[in-house]
Amino acid sequence: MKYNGQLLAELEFALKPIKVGVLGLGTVGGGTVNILKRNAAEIARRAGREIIITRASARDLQKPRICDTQDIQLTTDPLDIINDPDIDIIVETIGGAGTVKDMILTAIANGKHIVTANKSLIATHGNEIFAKASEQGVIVAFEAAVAGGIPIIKAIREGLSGNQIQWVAGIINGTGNFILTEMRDKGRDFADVLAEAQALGYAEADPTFDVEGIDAGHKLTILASIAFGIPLQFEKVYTEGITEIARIDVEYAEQLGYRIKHLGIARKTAEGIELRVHPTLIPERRLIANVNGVMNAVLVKGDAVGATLYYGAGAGAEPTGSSVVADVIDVVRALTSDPENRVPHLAFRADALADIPVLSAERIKTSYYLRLNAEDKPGVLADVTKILADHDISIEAIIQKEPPKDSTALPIIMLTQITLEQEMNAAIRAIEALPTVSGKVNRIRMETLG
Ligand SMILES: NC(=O)C1=CN([C@@H]2O[C@H](COP(=O)(O)OP(=O)(O)OC[C@H]3O[C@@H](n4cnc5c(N)ncnc54)[C@H](O)[C@@H]3O)[C@@H](O)[C@H]2O)C=CC1
Ligand SMILES: N[C@@H](CC=O)C(=O)O
Ligand code: NA
Repeated sequence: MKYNGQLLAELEFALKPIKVGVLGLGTVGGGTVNILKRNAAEIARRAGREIIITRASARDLQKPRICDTQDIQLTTDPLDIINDPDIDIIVETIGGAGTVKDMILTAIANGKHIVTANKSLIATHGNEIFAKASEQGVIVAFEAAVAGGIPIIKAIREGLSGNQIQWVAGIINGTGNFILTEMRDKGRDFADVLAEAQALGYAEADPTFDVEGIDAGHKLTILASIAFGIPLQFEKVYTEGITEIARIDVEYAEQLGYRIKHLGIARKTAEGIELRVHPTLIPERRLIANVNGVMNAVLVKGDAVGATLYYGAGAGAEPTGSSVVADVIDVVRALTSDPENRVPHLAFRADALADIPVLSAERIKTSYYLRLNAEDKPGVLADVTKILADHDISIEAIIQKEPPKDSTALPIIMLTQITLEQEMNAAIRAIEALPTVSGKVNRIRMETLG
């Protein structure tokens, strides 16, 4: 039985609009403001409360914006908002893991709920941030941090919570996929496409994060934690970017029935967890091999459900804003629930995270595409295949190509069966040492994703 006073307090709470403060009014912040304003009536019907942005911080108040800030009180100092007792939820869309970390910790200490799009912050400081949030009974929501507009966090954390997740594999960087698609389909230049991705607001403030696989590594870190119930461990992700992908390998892969995509892969094996980000050959018949442009896609394999696929825009103002706003609504819905019984930040209860080892890169098991240049002499191929056999590596297919113009070296392409990375490293070293083989052996990992 509730006291009259308590009932009145609850009623008053239910009538009061929820006040949101946005930190950073760039691509994602601007998209978020636009959605919250445009869809305000429908959002209130969903959340049961009016949700309004009353304050926002921006570095430069004169800068033209993609959103209307007329009825929003602006400041250049995020702390004005973080310390404002009237603000219920902080939306953080500044980015970076430096000063923003302190801002978020202060906001949490002030009892604010946080919605963030910042994967670098969550992947590198999430363990500490979630611990502080739990102490304070506040929520830190981060759907926008992984795969932009795709509700992948919700899908794994809630929709698949009855499963033992076996693996997750995804195209999780929009900028990188946009670059690879434009280069392949239109023969465009890398730098030119990257500049377009930046102009469209897809790229990170430091675009090497996109093209060197760091951003995908941040997102994979988060996916692995919510899939397997392990702490966030970005430093253990093996990372390769897209800058070394050669046009010739894209062509040879296609002749063999494969596409090259930049994937993040988290797989649970009997020995531990593989966490890796790298270019990957995928059979062209797989749906994920046909995900192009800024679109992202994430495959999740559960023991009960089997393989499931989630597809949508991985970057951009409103696709990402869509996830931010959904998180804001989730926070509002959870405000009256018991903090102990909310959906845990990392899907598993904080006191039940597992200490499963993350495997070093040498212990990854996968199959490989290899390309090497050999002299056109008898016995060369036998030398190469002997080295592979000595390392227990079985060959699935070998193809010899015509030497390119102005060269006498024969390109040899090989596909192998599943092998331990350590054995492959040793075999590659031995092949490169053969006097009849010139230059490096180019290796790309392969996945069937079945
Ligand atoms: N752009 C995208 O499609 C996506 C971005 N994200 C993440 O969202 C976050 C924001 O990214 P974008 O919107 O693309 O960046 P952006 O560069 O367009 O916007 C960030 C804004 O924050 C402002 N800012 C910097 N320091 C500030 C300060 N101390 N106080 C107030 N404002 C400050 C900047 O002037 C800028 O306008 C990043 O964490 C990013 O990784 C996540 C998913 C997709
Ligand atoms: N730079 C990122 C933005 C979204 O997370 C990307 O391109 O995917
Ligand atoms: Na998402």
